Amino acid sequence: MEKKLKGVKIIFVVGGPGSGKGTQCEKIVEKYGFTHLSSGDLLREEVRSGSERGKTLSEIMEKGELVPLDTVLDMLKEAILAKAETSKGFLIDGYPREVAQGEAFEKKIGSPTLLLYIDAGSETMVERLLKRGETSGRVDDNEETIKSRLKTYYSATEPVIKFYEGRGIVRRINAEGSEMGGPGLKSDLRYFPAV
Ligand SMILES: Nc1nc2c(ncn2[C@@H]2O[C@H](COP(=O)(O)OP(=O)(O)OP(=O)(O)O)[C@@H](O)[C@H]2O)c(=O)[nH]1
Ligand SMILES: O=c1ccn([C@@H]2O[C@H](COP(=O)(O)OP(=O)(O)O)[C@@H](O)[C@H]2O)c(=O)[nH]1
Ligand SMILES: [Mg+2]
Repeated sequence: MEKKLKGVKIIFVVGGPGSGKGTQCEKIVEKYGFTHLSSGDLLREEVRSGSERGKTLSEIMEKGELVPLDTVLDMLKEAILAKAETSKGFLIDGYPREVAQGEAFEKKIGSPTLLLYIDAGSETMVERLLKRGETSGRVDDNEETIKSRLKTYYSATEPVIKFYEGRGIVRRINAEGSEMGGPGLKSDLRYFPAV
């Protein structure tokens, strides 16, 4: 555990592709001023930089598979430490993608106080991603990659939720329906006592 991070909240935000993790994180940032770090966005930045490493990453992401554990962890750690002294807390969006990633994060960085599980059905997720794909320009917002991302999600990422349920820190957000989520904002952390 990093000393700098003592007392800083770490919240994992986990859910399937297109479930609305990024959307909910933005709302939480507006209200609570936490720092939003999306592992996918960090990887896409590396791809945009045109580096050799970025090229390899892009190929993996286009297949909907997971990039090596250490790559994402190093990027996240760097981004977290850069803001550790000024941040109230971190929303780690799209991470961990597999139980081993969670364990490695805790060993090298710190433990989460909460895991927000953004829960939407596969039909909803596919529909949202195809819609987003009309304008996003993301290489992985196409039918074939979406199928593969869903497969990766159900086999590798769902066990992460089970793992942290065992610790009692999982809060599920029903991500079907509108972005605001009807009565009581979905992103209202008052509903999540650990925060
Ligand atoms: N109707 C509805 N649409 C939503 C909701 N949340 C997100 N969306 C839409 O669904 C699409 C995907 O949302 P994102 O927030 O990008 O999803 P994500 O989980 O971050 O997806 P990845 O970036 O692929 O990990 C976007 O086009 C959003 O506008 C919601 O609660 N209701
Ligand atoms: O910790 C991570 C985060 C992302 N990715 C890769 O980046 C892609 C896009 O991730 P993002 O979270 O943006 O989107 P999602 O797959 O949740 O729709 C994934 O399909 C993976 O290939 C990864 O391998 N490890
Ligand atoms: Mg996202």
